Amino acid sequence: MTKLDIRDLVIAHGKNTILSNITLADFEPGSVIGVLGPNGVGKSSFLRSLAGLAPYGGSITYDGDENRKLSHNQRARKVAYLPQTLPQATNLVAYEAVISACRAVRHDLTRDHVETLTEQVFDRLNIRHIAFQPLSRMSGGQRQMVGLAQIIVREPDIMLLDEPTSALDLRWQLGVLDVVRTLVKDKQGLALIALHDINLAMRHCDSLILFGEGGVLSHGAPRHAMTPEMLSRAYHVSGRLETCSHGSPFVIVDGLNTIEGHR
Ligand SMILES: Nc1ncnc2c1ncn2[C@@H]1O[C@H](COP(=O)(O)OP(=O)(O)OP(=O)(O)O)[C@@H](O)[C@H]1O
Repeated sequence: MTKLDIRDLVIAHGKNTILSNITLADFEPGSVIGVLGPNGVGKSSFLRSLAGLAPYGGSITYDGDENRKLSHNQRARKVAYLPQTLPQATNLVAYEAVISACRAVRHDLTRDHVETLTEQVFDRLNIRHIAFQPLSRMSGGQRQMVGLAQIIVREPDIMLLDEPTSALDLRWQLGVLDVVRTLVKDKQGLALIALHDINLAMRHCDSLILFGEGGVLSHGAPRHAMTPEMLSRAYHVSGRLETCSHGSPFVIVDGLNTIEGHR
């Protein structure tokens, strides 16, 4: 288990400040956190800063250690980041791509152990049928699954996943979120997942971080974080929060913003 603490975070691209004054702490171990907000608000930049791939002001600590001071290897053992882009369509077969991703980080494991973990990941994600297919001959969704396998096989405490279900159909979206949820619970780790599908997030995340212009609009349980006012402020739409017959909250969007002052 790794503790994540974010204090007074500022993210800028050159002179352009994207996000500021972000303080987020007390993440519940074992929870899946949806990172939401409109296009261009800074979700990817936020995850990239957490992954140590982009500069930031303020502090991000893992178990009290400042992220920017960690070596590549120290960080890679705790945190794994899945970018929005799909893995390259190389001639490597999926099995080798996943083994390589694991070996690049898990220097502590024997080749046999890495192979065992790799096979477990193919089973977990239900993708054994593409294990020996080259990435160059896969669909976008299949490559996205291989990208996820490359993250999961490393057994990180914290997964940072940037739109991991963007290329997947409904069945695979649910499968992936189920696997991530189970792994995070078992390890008492964290997953921060950037998602555009609000209802997928409402249903599968324990809490949401909702970004609006310049910073965090809300953070908390889905039904508290995604109110009509927040929908309006973040996305400039008018919508309602309803409860489905199973008791889960979901959002219905009625149209573009009509709430005065939130345009
Ligand atoms: N390398 C970069 N250099 C300069 N500006 C950048 C760079 N990357 C992103 N930006 C800008 O930073 C802002 C946030 O981008 P980011 O990709 O983090 O948003 P996002 O919320 O993930 O968007 P989306 O939902 O469209 O993926 C945007 O205005 C974007 O133009």
